[in-house]
Amino acid sequence: QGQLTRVGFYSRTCPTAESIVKQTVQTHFNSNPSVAPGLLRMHFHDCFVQGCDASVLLDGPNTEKTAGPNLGLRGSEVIDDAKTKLEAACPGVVSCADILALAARDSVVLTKGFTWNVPTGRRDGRVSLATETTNLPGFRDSIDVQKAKFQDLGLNTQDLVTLVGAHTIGTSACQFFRYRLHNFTTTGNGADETINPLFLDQLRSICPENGDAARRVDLDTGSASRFDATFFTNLKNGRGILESDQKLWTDATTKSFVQRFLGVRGLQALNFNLEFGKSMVKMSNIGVKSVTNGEIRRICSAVN
Ligand code: HEM
Ligand SMILES: [Ca+2]
Ligand SMILES: [Ca+2]
Repeated sequence: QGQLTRVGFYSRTCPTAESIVKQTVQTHFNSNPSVAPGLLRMHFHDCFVQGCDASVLLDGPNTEKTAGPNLGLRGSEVIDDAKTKLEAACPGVVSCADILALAARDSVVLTKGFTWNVPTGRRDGRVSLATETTNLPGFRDSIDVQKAKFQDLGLNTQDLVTLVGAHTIGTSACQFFRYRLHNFTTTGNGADETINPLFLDQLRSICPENGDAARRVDLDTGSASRFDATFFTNLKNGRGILESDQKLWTDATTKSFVQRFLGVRGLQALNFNLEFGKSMVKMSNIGVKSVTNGEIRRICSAVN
């Protein structure tokens, strides 16, 4: 498949496209910083189902939006706002899929990560099926399953570890990890043994067995609003929130990448923020649609 995207795709047709997206994300971020993790996650959920084509933004019965893993997505109002401004500036030119890819990058920059150039030129898809969200990795998936789901889309083990590092920002509801805290085993303290004991006490008090399942906890304790490598330090210390996150430290193949991000002696160091941009460019080129199977939507929540 020839490359359909390139950096600066809109430089002639809509020179202000990237700055309009950036400005819009910034404005929303200023009043609600949780849009940054929200937009980053939304782009990931878009790319893994039908490619990066804004299928995740379509409204309607049985669309991707209605499926379990997508119920908690946040930030579509930012995309809609940017789209309205872009339609005023350059009608019919900028795809919703590109707005989402740019907004994900801008979100990383707003949380003090490194920037990268986002190739653009994606077109918007016309298909969105709740049933296809099984492509998305689950928080209880084994490392082998996680690897397979990434591999199917052309992403290797390094990309997996790097991209999951997105959990350096944002939060999770208790419902996605509370089972690790109570009655996980019938022996010992009943919790997932990979959890640091002091951390376990803290998590149990925030997410008690019959407490509020919607209560939110930082995925990167102590650094949930900063795009840095401390998420990996937390994994090393048994302070991962999701079972899938903590498993990156249990499995030998993924652990070595975590160690390289931490600069462990004897291993070739990797800079998390630098690698993140590279893996994002790979992810955001998954299944890009062409003129024959994609369109430029007029509004992001519906096909033309
Ligand atoms: C094995 C792969 C992954 C699994 C199982 C997973 C699972 C989850 C879960 C269960 C949550 C909490 C959702 C909620 O409470 O609403 C979450 C949050 C998040 N995920 Fe992932 N994720 C994975 C990979 C990724 C990737 C590759 C990215 C982006 C490149 C990403 C970005 C995020 C972000 C930024 C949040 C915080 C969302 C917020 O605060 O609104 N995740 N993830
Ligand atoms: Ca998609
Ligand atoms: Ca962080």
